[in-house]
Amino acid sequence: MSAQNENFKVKVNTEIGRLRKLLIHSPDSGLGKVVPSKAQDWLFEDIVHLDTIRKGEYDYYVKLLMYFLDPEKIKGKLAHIDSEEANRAFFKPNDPQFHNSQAVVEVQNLLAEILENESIRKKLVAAVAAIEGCTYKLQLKLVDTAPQELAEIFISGTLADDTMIFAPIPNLIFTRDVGTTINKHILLNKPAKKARVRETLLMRYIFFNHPYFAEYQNNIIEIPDPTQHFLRPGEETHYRTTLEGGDVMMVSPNHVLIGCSERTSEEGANEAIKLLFEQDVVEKVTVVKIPSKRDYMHLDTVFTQVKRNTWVILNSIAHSPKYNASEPINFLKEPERLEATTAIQFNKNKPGEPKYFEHVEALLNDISQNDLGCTEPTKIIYSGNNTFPYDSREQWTDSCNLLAIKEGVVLGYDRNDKTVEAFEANGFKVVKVQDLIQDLESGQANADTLTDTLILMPSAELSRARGGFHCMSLPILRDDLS
Ligand SMILES: NC(=[NH2+])NCCC[C@H](N)C(=O)O
Repeated sequence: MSAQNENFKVKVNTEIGRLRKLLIHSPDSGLGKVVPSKAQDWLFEDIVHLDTIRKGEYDYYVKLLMYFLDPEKIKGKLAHIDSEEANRAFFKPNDPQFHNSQAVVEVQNLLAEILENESIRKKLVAAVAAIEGCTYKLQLKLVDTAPQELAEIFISGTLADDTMIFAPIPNLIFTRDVGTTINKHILLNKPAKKARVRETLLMRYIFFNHPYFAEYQNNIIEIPDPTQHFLRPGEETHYRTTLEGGDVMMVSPNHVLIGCSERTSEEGANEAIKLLFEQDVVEKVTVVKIPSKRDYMHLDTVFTQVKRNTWVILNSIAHSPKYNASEPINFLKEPERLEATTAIQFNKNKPGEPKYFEHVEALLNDISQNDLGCTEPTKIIYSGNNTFPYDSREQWTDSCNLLAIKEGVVLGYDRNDKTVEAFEANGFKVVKVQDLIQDLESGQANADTLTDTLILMPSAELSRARGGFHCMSLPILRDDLS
């Protein structure tokens, strides 16, 4: 094992412990190839402007992550990194000046590194060629392509001369969805959407072949299809075993949440629970069943954790429709199946005796108070400050999809004004990332001492891709909560 791998630890046991290492993927040229007629198939709400999404938005994310996770790479160098002559080299995976951080880890570079090995390169080229229906001649050509270039081709779908050979995978920026770190294990996803299949294949090869994860080979959990799957007639979509990372939350060392949603099926949750219990990864798994619709897509689009005792959530998900209901109609009609939300907890030591929570807020309260031992009451911040129609408008643009970089310090979009007001009302400071970065550079702000802050990130283009910073992060290492 090389010295570099000795330092590469994998461990995440909460959603909010100080973030030390994560996998990200910066918007690649494939995002600039999304055409309107394909946007929906590729799970984008609209086409995006590549230059703006990079320079005006995502680059700030990378810089902020650096100040918190790998300050040596950036502190004192910001003026140069941002200068015209640097030409964004710090942010370009194939550039010799690329940051190459081992804390803020770019997936494209891990891919390039495993492709150095000829046997892995041949296998992965064959696998990609098979799922993308490439010709045999193209397959041979790809095997002979230099690793860095090949990694870029696999992700963007485009050769160096700009010929498109297969579709891009623009959703790879949402690294959260390809897998989840649960304690020292990594649960790989099983995507529901065709547009996300190649991402999964590439990540599977990375986890199983990159020296970073060499120590953890036995801790990688993959979800198989049950035998019945192959025997069902026709194009059966109902019983598919699917699970995407946005539906998995590691809320306390012994407890994982799995959302059943548009993307994660009951069958997927079932297989995951069995594996997590069999392999002694956790003792409790709570399944939160949310409406299966595009607006919500994953569990982390309707709530995320901010602090031990603080969560941000969409109110219509938080409670059963009858809770606080003021009008007779709420009692007269059964909630539509699509709108119903339930939370069911499975305990490894009490098989066959699941515990039912009255509503999601009761579950969150239980996690804060009992799993995490809060001494203060649980606080719930609502999307859009719980005011119609801002609640659902802001949820759509990821008001509930925040990334905690440390407890109480979260990243969210700058466009969700009412949610921002709700954070302020709950005692949070609100800062623009542009200002914070200046202060971190000048020393006026310090990543170690920052508390209770919502960091506002520019979002005009990013939000069209329908994911926030929770989705754009795959935490690999977080500190334990003290
Ligand atoms: N964890 C998440 N909420 N991810 C958001 C993914 C968004 C992406 N466009 C998709 O539909 O797949």
